Amino acid sequence: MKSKILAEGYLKILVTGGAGYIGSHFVHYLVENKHQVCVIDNLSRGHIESIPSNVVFKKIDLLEFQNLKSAIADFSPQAVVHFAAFAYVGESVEKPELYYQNNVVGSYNLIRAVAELGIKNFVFSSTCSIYGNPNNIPISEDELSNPINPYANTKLIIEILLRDFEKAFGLKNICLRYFNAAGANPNGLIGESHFPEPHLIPLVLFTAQKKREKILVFGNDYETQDGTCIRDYIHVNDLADAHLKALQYLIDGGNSTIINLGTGFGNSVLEIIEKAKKITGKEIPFEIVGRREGDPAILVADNKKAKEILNWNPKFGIDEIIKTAWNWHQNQKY
Ligand SMILES: NC(=O)c1ccc[n+]([C@@H]2O[C@H](COP(=O)([O-])OP(=O)(O)OC[C@H]3O[C@@H](n4cnc5c(N)ncnc54)[C@H](O)[C@@H]3O)[C@@H](O)[C@H]2O)c1
Ligand SMILES: O=c1ccn([C@@H]2O[C@H](COP(=O)(O)OP(=O)(O)O[C@H]3O[C@H](CO)[C@H](O)[C@H](O)[C@H]3O)[C@@H](O)[C@H]2O)c(=O)[nH]1
Repeated sequence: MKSKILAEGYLKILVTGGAGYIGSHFVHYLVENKHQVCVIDNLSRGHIESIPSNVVFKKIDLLEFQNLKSAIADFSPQAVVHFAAFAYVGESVEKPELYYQNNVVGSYNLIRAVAELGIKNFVFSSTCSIYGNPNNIPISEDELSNPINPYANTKLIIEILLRDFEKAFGLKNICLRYFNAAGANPNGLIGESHFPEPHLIPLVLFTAQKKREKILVFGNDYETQDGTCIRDYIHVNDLADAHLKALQYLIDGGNSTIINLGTGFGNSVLEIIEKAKKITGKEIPFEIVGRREGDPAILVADNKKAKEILNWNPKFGIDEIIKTAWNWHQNQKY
């Protein structure tokens, strides 16, 4: 059966956090696929230049309920994709109030506005951090939710909120629990740009560029092959594709659900450094230091559900992730 999205040609989609790293890749993907987009972002952590010039942009904070609701009503979207959040684990431990305010209150405002306006389809950026220190690897959606930091707690609260709003208002939703987003658009126009940057792959590439003296490896005494943590790095364009497929699934009548997004393969910190050395041809000095608090040893996705339900298959492997990120970082001025 032909999907309703394809049959009708395009969708009107409202994207929160569309000036951020993952959100902007999704927005570019939507525009490439001829969908009509409105971005809402307060630019607290995003970049206006990451938004394509032909999309509607509204600089609004999710905490301003009335402005938010009127902007959504003006655009009148068929679906909302919600990326906007603060997403630094360390910061959330130091400033939980900031995270509950921005992530929980902001998302509550958005979900309430969407429900009141009668919009029925919602896709939410959740995280594999919700599993905390999981008992089973690879991690399926049946794994116990056991978050171990305020950031992940806020994401679980929003998932629960969505469940309740579906019951009361019929707001169908998919919570996508991403593993480690990485890489950049192969067109070289957008990439990962966080200030400060906490993520491993950009920091490794900064080291290759001599913008940092060395990369600190947080612990080599984990129960893994080389003692360093293993993560499932998923290309940001594969995430974009999964979001569009999730919307398609909801609009075609699919039920609300939770879906992991990862490749199903893991790489250790030392493997990432080694691969980056080969790809960049540069020296990447590193130093082993103590563990970072709250880091689980291994996080690798069981992605069967995404494959079955969304008919999604990640196309980029770890080499393409590092290559596209390197391509982007080499063209940045900072
Ligand atoms: N980066 C990852 O590896 C990863 C993994 C799992 C989940 N996630 C989730 O994916 C989403 C996007 O992550 P990212 O790495 O692109 O983050 P990002 O910081 O690059 O983008 C977030 C965007 O949201 C905007 N924003 C934040 N609070 C806002 C508010 N109150 N009102 C309006 N706009 C606001 C920021 O300005 C920014 O443009 C987040 O929800 C994050 O929790 C990220
Ligand atoms: O300078 C660094 C930075 C990171 N690491 C290690 O590299 C791995 C990846 O760390 P990142 O900070 O890049 O990513 P996280 O796994 O901590 O977290 C990311 O992915 C999570 C899901 O796995 C959450 O969603 C979170 O929002 C997002 O930042 C970890 O083992 C970390 O200990 C280092 O050794 N040195």
